[in-house]
Amino acid sequence: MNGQIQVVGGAVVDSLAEPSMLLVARRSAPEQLAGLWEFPGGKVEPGEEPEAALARELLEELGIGVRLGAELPAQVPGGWPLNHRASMRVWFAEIAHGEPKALEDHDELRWVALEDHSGVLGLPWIPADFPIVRALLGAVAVRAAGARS
Ligand SMILES: Nc1nc2c([nH]c(=O)n2[C@H]2C[C@H](O)[C@@H](COP(=O)(O)OP(=O)(O)OP(=O)(O)O)O2)c(=O)[nH]1
Repeated sequence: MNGQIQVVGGAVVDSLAEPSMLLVARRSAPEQLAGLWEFPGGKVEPGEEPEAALARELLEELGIGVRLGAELPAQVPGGWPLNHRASMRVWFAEIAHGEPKALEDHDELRWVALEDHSGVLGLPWIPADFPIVRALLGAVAVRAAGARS
């Protein structure tokens, strides 16, 4: 991790096998991020595995248990750079139990259609998330095209 803060995020979809909807979350704090959309998740704690940290964060923030799917590969091993101090690894996930609610850190949750690229990219995401969102939409589109052929 090279002293970097490791953040993990969930690309929570309606179905890992056939993803068509993505659950996005609007931050309520801190002030400079409030109102911006993100992948629910948070920081990995010392000694914690990233996948376990993601499951913990999604339970704390949304009240859901998840099944994790593939990681959305980033160009560098530590994950997608967020700023000079932090990187984020992102995994696909589907809900195994619970109904998502904005319990902590968010004031709104929304399911967005993954085929509506302009709608998804039109949300005011945390700026560092845009390359991740674009890669996610691309990965889902490639997969859907593969399933059709
Ligand atoms: N969860 C999440 N954090 C993101 C995203 N994009 C992005 O730049 N970040 C930044 C915001 C924060 O500076 C940091 C994650 O911190 P956090 O506040 O969610 O972490 P946490 O839940 O563990 O909270 P805390 O222990 O610091 O209170 O990463 C994203 O898509 N999801």
